[in-house]
Amino acid sequence: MDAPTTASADSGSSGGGEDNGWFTPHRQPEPSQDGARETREGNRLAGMRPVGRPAAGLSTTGGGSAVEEQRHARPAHLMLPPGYAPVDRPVPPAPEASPDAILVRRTLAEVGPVADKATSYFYALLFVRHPELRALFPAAMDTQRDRLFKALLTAAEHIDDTEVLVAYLRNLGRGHRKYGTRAEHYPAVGECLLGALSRFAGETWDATVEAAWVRTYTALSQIMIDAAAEDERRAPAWWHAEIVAHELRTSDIAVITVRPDQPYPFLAGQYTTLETPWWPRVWRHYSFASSPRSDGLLSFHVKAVPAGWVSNALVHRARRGDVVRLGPPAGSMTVDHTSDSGLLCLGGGTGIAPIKALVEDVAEHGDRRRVEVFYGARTGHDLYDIDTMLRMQQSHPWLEVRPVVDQQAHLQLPDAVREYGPWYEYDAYLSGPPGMIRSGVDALVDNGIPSERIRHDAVDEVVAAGQ
Ligand SMILES: NC(=O)C1=CN([C@@H]2O[C@H](COP(=O)(O)OP(=O)(O)OC[C@H]3O[C@@H](n4cnc5c(N)ncnc54)[C@H](O)[C@@H]3O)[C@@H](O)[C@H]2O)C=CC1
Repeated sequence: MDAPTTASADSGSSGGGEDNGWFTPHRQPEPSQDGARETREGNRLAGMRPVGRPAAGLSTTGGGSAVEEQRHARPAHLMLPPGYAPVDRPVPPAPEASPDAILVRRTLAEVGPVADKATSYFYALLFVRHPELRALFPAAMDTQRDRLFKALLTAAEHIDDTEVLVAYLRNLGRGHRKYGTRAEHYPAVGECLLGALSRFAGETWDATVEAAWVRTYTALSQIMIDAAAEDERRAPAWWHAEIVAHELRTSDIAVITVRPDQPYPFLAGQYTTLETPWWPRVWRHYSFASSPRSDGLLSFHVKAVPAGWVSNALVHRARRGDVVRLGPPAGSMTVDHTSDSGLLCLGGGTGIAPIKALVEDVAEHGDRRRVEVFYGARTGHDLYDIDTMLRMQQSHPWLEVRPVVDQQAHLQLPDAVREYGPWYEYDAYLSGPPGMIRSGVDALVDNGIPSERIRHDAVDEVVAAGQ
């Protein structure tokens, strides 16, 4: 996931509107009463619908912004791979889209084919108009460019689904603290974003569309600003963490243990973002490979992938004593301890890391729930953590670990899982490469697990983790 997803703002020259102009944060952060907050945000988003008069015209010469960290466009347990729809379940009718949502989506559809040009233009505009914001972004912007448009698409996709959208944006706002994003940056980003969109949206861009974008961006950015402000009262923007152990398990996989400089609360199954000293402002996702430990140490499984700056640095360059930075924990692939259903876990490659944490979590809760782990790898050599998993199996009679080696089994992990079961009494957890998650979800739904009981991280985050 990563790359600054900053939204900056400045009430552009043509920005009209009331108060200090569109995009300008207009309220103090709200109190942290979750229920009340969600309701207010719901109301605010509802207010993005055709209420009120259109905002005054925006500058159409601005640039774009960065809205990043797709993280959780929706809770992981509800998240299905893009384009996925179970064929044998009735699909509920889509709620009617609001007028603003229709216009916003129309712009994105128009800009989609030239998204790379639009995002390049956006950043150029942003850095020319607001050079002080350049320092929030990594030196190389390649990955960053994609993230902006993906984040916009994610927000647009869920624009009428208040619960999902608010959760996504709050997470995004919190995650932006580590980039140094501040409330006053959002208007600048908004102005440049509209400048880029207006330039590339062709003839579909007019005053009505612009007003819809202003309302939408203002509401969305306010949610991010509020979430960041609220988070600031209870957690640092980032943690420094010293590497205290670095174990090369294969020629390209390392197990790295770090000691954060302050307590780092998280749940088994979650992940964090990590920045190395060698690639400043380039952040990558890694799952916690253990449940929370009494000594406060955290561990990660890192595979060096071709052209993966961060992963190569972590595997081949990092040593004990090096200090990395961690963002806040995120992700909802966590165990529901109120349930006594069995857990069916699929871990592909280094995707076994959070699965191991989940097993530890079940053990620590003293549950006696069945836990079935399918651990897939291309070769026997790639099963770098099998000894740990088998040791856990020996200690826990409720745990079954089944290694699946592609080369030996002549099939991949999801197909192996189809051969067992039935699984309809299990909750499922998947972690691994995007292709494994997609076909794994298909296999499990075919096997009788309702999709709402299947949890995994967002596929695009998994892609980012592998960089
Ligand atoms: N390091 C971490 O903390 C985490 C990593 N991940 C992701 O897990 C992945 C791990 O990569 P590698 O270790 O190279 O795994 P890999 O590419 O070697 O795949 C592992 C196994 O997954 C199955 N698989 C792979 N592609 C498949 C497909 N298209 N269809 C069906 N099954 C498939 C196969 O059984 C394969 O042996 C990366 O994408 C990484 O981003 C996910 C969560 C946490």
